[in-house]
Parts: sequence; C-alpha cells; structure tokens
Amino acid sequence: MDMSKDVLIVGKPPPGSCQLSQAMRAYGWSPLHADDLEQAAALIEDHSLAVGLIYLVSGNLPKLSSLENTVVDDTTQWIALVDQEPRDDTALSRLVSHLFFAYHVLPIENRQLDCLLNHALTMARLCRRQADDALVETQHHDDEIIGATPKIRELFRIIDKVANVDAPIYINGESGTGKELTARAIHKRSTRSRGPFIAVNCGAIPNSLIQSELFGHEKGAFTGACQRRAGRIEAAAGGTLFLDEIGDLPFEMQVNLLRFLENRKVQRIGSLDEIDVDVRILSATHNDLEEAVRVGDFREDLFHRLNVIQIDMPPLRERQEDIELLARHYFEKFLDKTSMTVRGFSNDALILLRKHDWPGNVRELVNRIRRAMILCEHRLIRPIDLGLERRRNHRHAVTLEQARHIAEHDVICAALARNRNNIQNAARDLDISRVTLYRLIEKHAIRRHCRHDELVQSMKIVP
Ligand SMILES: Nc1ncnc2c1ncn2[C@@H]1O[C@H](COP(=O)(O)OP(=O)(O)OP(=O)(O)O)[C@@H](O)[C@H]1O
Repeated sequence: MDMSKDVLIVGKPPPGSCQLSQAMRAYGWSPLHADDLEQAAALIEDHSLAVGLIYLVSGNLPKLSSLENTVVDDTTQWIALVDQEPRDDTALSRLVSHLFFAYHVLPIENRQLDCLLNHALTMARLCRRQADDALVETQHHDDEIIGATPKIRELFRIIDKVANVDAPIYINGESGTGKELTARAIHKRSTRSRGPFIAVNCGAIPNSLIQSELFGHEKGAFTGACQRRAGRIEAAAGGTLFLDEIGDLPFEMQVNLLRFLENRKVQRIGSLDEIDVDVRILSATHNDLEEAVRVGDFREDLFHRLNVIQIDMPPLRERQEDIELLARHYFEKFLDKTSMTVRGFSNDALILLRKHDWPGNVRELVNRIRRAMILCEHRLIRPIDLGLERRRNHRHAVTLEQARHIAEHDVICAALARNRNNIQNAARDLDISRVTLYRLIEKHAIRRHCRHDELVQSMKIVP
C-alpha cells in the first residue's frame, strides 16, 4: 500500500519560529496548510491524509473539544508542535498522550522533523493495513451479525433462504446466542421489512396480563382497562411478531395462540368482534421445547405449528474462531477514543477469551468486553480486566457504580441458587417483580439454566 508524502500543517508557528514548509519540501514532503481546525477537517476529508502536524502554542490554543474532534479519527497520525511541555495543562496533556502519535517542543531541527514524520507515516500505513485486513476478515450478514466460521456462514445462508418463505420459524438455542438478532435479520430481509417487527418476551409478562398484552382489550373489559388497547399481535400487522421464550407461555394461553395461528383472527378481551391480522410468527426459546412437549408442559399441536422451519443457533464455544472477531467488533463499538486509555487486547487476554467456555454466549462476551474497557487502566486489556477467573483481585479502584453492578449480579445469582432457579421464588426473595428479575438476568447475562453448584460458584466471584 503506497501513501503519498502529503502532510497537513495546522495553525501557525509561535512568533520568532521559522516556517517548516520549505525544509519539509527539501525532504520530499508535500505540505498542505490549514489556518484552523475547520479548514483542517475539510482538507482531511478531501485528501485522505496520513500525517498531520499541528501547532499548539500557548495563548493561541484551539478549543480542546474541536481539537479532539479533529484528531480523534484513526486514519491520520498527528504530531503536536508545542512551545512548552504540555504536562502543566492536565486536559491538554491527556489529549496529547491519548490521541497524538508524538509531540515535540519547539524549536525542531529539520532532520528530526523528517524522522518523526517518517515514523508517523509508517505507523499510518500499518494501521490502514490492519483496518483493511479486519474488513476482509469480518463477515457481516447485515449490520449486526458477526462471524466467519462455517457454522455462522451456514446461519447466514439459512437466513437468506427462509427470509421470504412466509412460514413460521422456531429459533432454538442457548441464552445469548443471537436468537433475537437472527429474528430481526430474517424480518429485515423479508418482503415484510417495511412493516413492524414486534418482539414479546413471553417469560417476562405476568400470567394475568399476557392475554391482553397479546390480544388487546376493550375499554372497561377488566379493572384497570381504562381505554381500548390493541394487542402486540395487532401491532405487528403487516410485519413480524417475534415470540421470545415461547416455552414460558402459560398452558392456557397456548390454546389461544394456536387458535390465532389457525384462523389468523384476534379477539380483544371484552369484544365479540374478530379482527383479521396478517403477521408472520417467529418464535424462540432457550428451553428444550421437545422435552417440554414430552412432559406435557407445552402443547404438541402448537409446537408443530410454530416449528415449520427450525433454526439451531450454535453456541459460542462451538465457533471459537469468531470470538476474536466479536471481541474486536464490540471493542470498536464501545470505544470512546476521547476518554479511554485502552487501545486493544493483549495477546494473553485474547487467548483467555478463546479458552473460556462462554456459558452466557455472545451476550456474556459483550458484557465482559464492556466491563474490561471500563476497568482497564492500561493501553491493552489484560486477562485480569476480563474478570473471567473465579477469584480475582482488583488492585485498582472500582467506582461505586461498578461496585453496585457487581454486587447486584452476585445477589441475583445467590437468590437464584437458593431457589434452584425458580424465578417466582427468587423474585420474592429479592422483593422485586418477576419482570424486573428477568430484566436483571438479561442485563447481567446470568445463565438461568446453569446448575445450582455453578451458580453458587459464580456467587463467589470477588471483584
Ligand atoms: N453473531 C453475533 N454477532 C454480533 N452480536 C451478537 C451475535 N449474537 C449475539 N449477539 C449480541 O449478543 C446479545 C444477545 O443477543 P440476542 O438477544 O439476540 O440473544 P438471544 O439468544 O435472543 O438471548 P435470550 O435467549 O437471552 O433471549 C446482543 O447484544 C446481540 O447483539
């Protein structure tokens, strides 16, 4: 990859310093000039510049937020030319240390400047090559599903194939494997994509409300029904209804859903009218639905109605080569270049990510990356920052919010463990509603179906 020796010079040297352009030309550089950051931004956009020089002269400093916005972009390597050490100005020294390739206190010799610019150019080339490689490596099905292993490629193929077949699809897989993401991808690629995508978590709605939530109600149909309300099925008309955790649908509601699937009509509570609704049904669960059918917890006729096409989501441990891709994708997504020191993963951290069993699958991985990025105080995330070891010891400070987050996780695990994963009883122990407990389980990527002893183990994680 060739990069020209264009270099952008922003601002003016302090009074008494010489202009550098002529000397730079003598070393083969082609300088371009910008008087201020606004001009600089326009030139960067037009010329895809690899290296920039910026004068940061006391008494004439640009606004720090504008400076940050200009230099934060990864594709240009910046060198600051300063008239005094920036270390006395905390905000400026933080910005220079985080976002600049190098700085030099003026005056600077021509040879020194050429040497610095050459180093910056080499680094810019390396960064661009890495960015290009990452683009080739990462396979996106659409904006969100990440993976390149044969299992995930097979998933992409199935999604493309089933998107326009208007049959119900049942997505089966462990918690956090991307079932909802897959449902959204199917909707997005289907002829219904202009219609709504409505997701309902059947496990999170109290039994007493689920009928009205799905089918709607008329004003005065029951105490508290102050006004007429369409249900979620009607809301999805013309689009897709995604019934998540379908295995948690109360038995009596299963009959009503089956009836809807057969005649495609809904009847709001308190009304005699039947309304035709054209909607595609996708469903998912992390439970073993066939086993639920076998023991009589789930209606067999409904199971067959929903399961015209089945998609099995591969757990993360079966596609280890995707772990690094996912980790890097979410790292980039969460990276706040202006306030974080962290720049990537250490090799040991990547090895640990690949070795981990990932009971909570991609959701757990995402949470670990986010947590590591907050806790990490170095340029590279180290194994300890990931918190995957059972007993860990943070030598550095943890904020009150982080401590609360960890404590919340541990208390929920303890309640689930004491109650052998019974949501109702665990919620009662915690004095919260079932819906809130479901939300918290999701937030912390807690593996609900893990064994009692595993939950007790996970309680023991010491921050
Ligand atoms: N292949 C993937 N690429 C990128 N992100 C993913 C992938 N799979 C899952 N995720 C992310 O992991 C998180 C959980 O995904 P999702 O909600 O789709 O899982 P789920 O299987 O429906 O979970 P649950 O069973 O708990 O409802 C989301 O943040 C999602 O964006």
